[in-house]
Amino acid sequence: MSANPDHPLVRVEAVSKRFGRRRPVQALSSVSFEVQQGEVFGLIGPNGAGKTTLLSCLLGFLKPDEGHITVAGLPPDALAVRRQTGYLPERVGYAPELTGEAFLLLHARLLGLPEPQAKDRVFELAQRFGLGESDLKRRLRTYSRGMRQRVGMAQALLGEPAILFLDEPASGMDPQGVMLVREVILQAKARGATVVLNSHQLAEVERVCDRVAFIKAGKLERVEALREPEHTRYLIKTDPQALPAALEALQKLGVEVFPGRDGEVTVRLLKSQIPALAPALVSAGVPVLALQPAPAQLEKLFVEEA
Ligand SMILES: Nc1ncnc2c1ncn2[C@@H]1O[C@H](COP(=O)(O)OP(=O)(O)OP(=O)(O)O)[C@@H](O)[C@H]1O
Repeated sequence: MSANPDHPLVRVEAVSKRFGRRRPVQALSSVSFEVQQGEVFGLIGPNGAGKTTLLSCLLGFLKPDEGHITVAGLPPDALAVRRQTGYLPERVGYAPELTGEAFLLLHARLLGLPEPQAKDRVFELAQRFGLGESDLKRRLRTYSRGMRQRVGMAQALLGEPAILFLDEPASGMDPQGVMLVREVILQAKARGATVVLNSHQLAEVERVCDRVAFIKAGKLERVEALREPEHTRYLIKTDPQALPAALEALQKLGVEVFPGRDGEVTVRLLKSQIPALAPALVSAGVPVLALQPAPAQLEKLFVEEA
């Protein structure tokens, strides 16, 4: 699979999907978006919104009723795409009688890894996900939920995939596991991989995703950039009486201003403007009570859109 850096890696065009005949459920309605190579792209939205259905279409497990999906210009179920794809399903329901080791080795062999390398890779990844040798000797049916997620993540990463689809990767994991998932996603991005992440853990989505798509009742409501190459957001807190002076100073500085409550203002500005922010406020006589990078406020977006 050779991705062209000038073209989106994943292209979704007007995809619709229904389930059932007598009382059909419209799981996706004309969804269109693109994911760029090297991006971490999040899917968020309420339960039953259609996120897992969309992932299944992106993976080629389900065929859209209408519309079109390509990955690196190919159909999602093309062998060349599959070879480069890692996938963690929402419910990890692997062959329960296999031991963790046998399961991971099976997948390493399916990937075509030669024998000594396959074993090394399995042990390296198991260790990375906190599964010791005694865990690997146990059957998967005896694994806890978090352990199943961990073995699932190890499996998804076996082939160093160029594109990773993760459906609720941190669900059921302890805080260390959550941090590990975050690290793994950011490392995948650092080596140039593309990640599509479906998650309800908005704080994690905010931390790792470059953009998020908000899906509701099968429709793509909006796509929000969480990281922009040249811009950033800051939250300023001042005395409520000083707010008009603060707004005037910020407008003079030429930044985008979003007034909040209780003397709070969020600004969107060029990163190069950051050093000028505090001096502009102080020289206008505005008491600066707080000045800090502003979170993307996905929770607020979620509540507004849901
Ligand atoms: N195989 C199926 N047969 C019938 N209906 C289905 C099937 N799979 C999903 N649906 C329905 O399609 C809609 C979208 O479901 P989907 O699992 O994609 O949502 P989701 O956004 O992933 O939800 P959650 O956040 O709860 O995991 C729901 O109404 C669901 O009941």
